[in-house]
Amino acid sequence: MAEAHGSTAAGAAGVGLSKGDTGRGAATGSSVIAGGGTATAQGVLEVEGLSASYGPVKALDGVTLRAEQGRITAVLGANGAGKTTLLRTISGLVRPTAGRVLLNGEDVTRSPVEAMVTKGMSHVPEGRGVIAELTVDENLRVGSLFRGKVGQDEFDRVYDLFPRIKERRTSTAHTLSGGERQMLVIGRALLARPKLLLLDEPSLGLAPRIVAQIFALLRRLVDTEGLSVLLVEQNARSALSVADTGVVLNLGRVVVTDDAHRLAGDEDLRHAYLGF
Ligand SMILES: Nc1ncnc2c1ncn2[C@@H]1O[C@H](COP(=O)(O)OP(=O)(O)OP(=O)(O)O)[C@@H](O)[C@H]1O
Repeated sequence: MAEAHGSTAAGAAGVGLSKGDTGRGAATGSSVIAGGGTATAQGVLEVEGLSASYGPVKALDGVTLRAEQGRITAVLGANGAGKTTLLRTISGLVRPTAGRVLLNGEDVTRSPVEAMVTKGMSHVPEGRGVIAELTVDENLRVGSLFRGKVGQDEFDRVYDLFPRIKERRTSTAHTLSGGERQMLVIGRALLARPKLLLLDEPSLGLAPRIVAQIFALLRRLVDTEGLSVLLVEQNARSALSVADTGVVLNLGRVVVTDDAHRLAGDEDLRHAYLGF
């Protein structure tokens, strides 16, 4: 039975980029129907046969996928498909009933959340959790406490990545817009320079223009710094426009893994699982 372990912190975002000029590296091109797993280079993250349940509810049923370095892997699916549970199980918040999670080749299944952070994984949960009474700067500094030693240069870097957040650094978080909050939590997650960023529904409730900005920044980080991103989204169209690879989940199982362009162009699949 899945066990909840609380909640991680997190947070960063960007500048625009459209599908045509994402500079995405060579897409893996490896299409695997129902099952994930490809025979390309070792993934930063490899998930093998992961299962998790909430009592009688089997939320994940043998999920296999990988996230490669310098790539955005989008996990898509309808409400209840298991996307959030997948991220929570990968980051150690939910205990799997079966399967393995490898981070840079190391088996980290059932490692505590704090260990995941020090090993280079940062999870930005759905909901943009910030401390409303604290300023933007204080929120970043509190977030940094969970990330080992974070130098001033790392704060400066986050402010450079998010000029809007820099402008608002002395404002209390409750005055931020949804987009600013999302930038703050992503910025917080980037403080310790993670190798792998897990992002849960960053687009939820945001205007398309803000979503485009955030996704473009992610793309830039992936392309210039080799960051790996596992992006969970119900907004399949936007996610596929920025991702390299898409993984479609349905009822806790991987239905398709494919190049993001190809998935976006697959009309039957779009209608069956992606809602556009
Ligand atoms: N805390 C929980 N207790 C019991 N069942 C849960 C819990 N969290 C999720 N579930 C169930 O597990 C399944 C997968 O849910 P999950 O939230 O992972 O899906 P999702 O794809 O992220 O959907 P959504 O986009 O609605 O969050 C669903 O059937 C859901 O009802």
